[in-house]
Amino acid sequence: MIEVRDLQVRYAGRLVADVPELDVGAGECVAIVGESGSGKSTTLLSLLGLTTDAEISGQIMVCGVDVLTASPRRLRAIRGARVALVMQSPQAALSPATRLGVLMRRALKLHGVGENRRLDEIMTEAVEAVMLDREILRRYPHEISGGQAQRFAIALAIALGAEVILADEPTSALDVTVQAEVVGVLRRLRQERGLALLLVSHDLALVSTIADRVLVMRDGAVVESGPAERVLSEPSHPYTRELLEALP
Ligand SMILES: Nc1ncnc2c1ncn2[C@@H]1O[C@H](COP(=O)(O)OP(=O)(O)OP(=O)(O)O)[C@@H](O)[C@H]1O
Repeated sequence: MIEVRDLQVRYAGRLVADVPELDVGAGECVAIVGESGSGKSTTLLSLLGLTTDAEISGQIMVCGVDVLTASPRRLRAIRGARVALVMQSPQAALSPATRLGVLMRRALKLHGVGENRRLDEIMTEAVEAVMLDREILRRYPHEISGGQAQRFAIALAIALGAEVILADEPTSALDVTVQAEVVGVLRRLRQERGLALLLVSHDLALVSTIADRVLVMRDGAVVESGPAERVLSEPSHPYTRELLEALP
């Protein structure tokens, strides 16, 4: 679903992300870890051509689309519908005076999902898949918690039929119990729907519970990558060991 080769992203000539290889297949979860400023978000955003003012080179294939050469129309067709981005504070992206149900219905119509009579069913199913009560569709964004907003963002992705979820620190604003819930939802979606998941996180404890493979980034470079179990139990790079030692 995602194939990246020799990706280099520069801002004003400064190399901020250098990723030789990154692959995520259907049903797989890959995590990019590293401290703040290491280039994780830049890498994630570049996969949808969402970096502004960046010079990008290399090859990025997402759902069969060559992101760096695709027309804006081709890119719009994968953004949102096939590839969903779940950010740290989804509440900020929700229009404050619009009920969540109205918002979801609009997004579905915009992407041509379902016929009118089936929309309610699709919406309810998606919301219930992330263990939210369907009643949430009547609420306004300020009436829901951070954890519910995260799960709503995932529900929106499911309703749109996303095949890939790009998640940037998807649980960092949440307390531990809610974090576990969101991770549980993502794990189930991988298994049940073959969803490909690329996760950016500085939380190694979280990553160890969900990722198949891990890329460790530092100052824009990938210093280590491999199966999550190996990287997290026998790190070969001193920086990865430092990150692990910093765990509470
Ligand atoms: N739009 C931009 N213009 C210029 N520099 C940027 C821009 N976006 C990010 N950078 C720089 O690129 C580097 C990598 O940032 P990035 O946000 O990718 O790191 P990160 O690992 O995701 O960090 P965090 O965990 O804090 O989000 C940083 O030095 C940042 O200042």
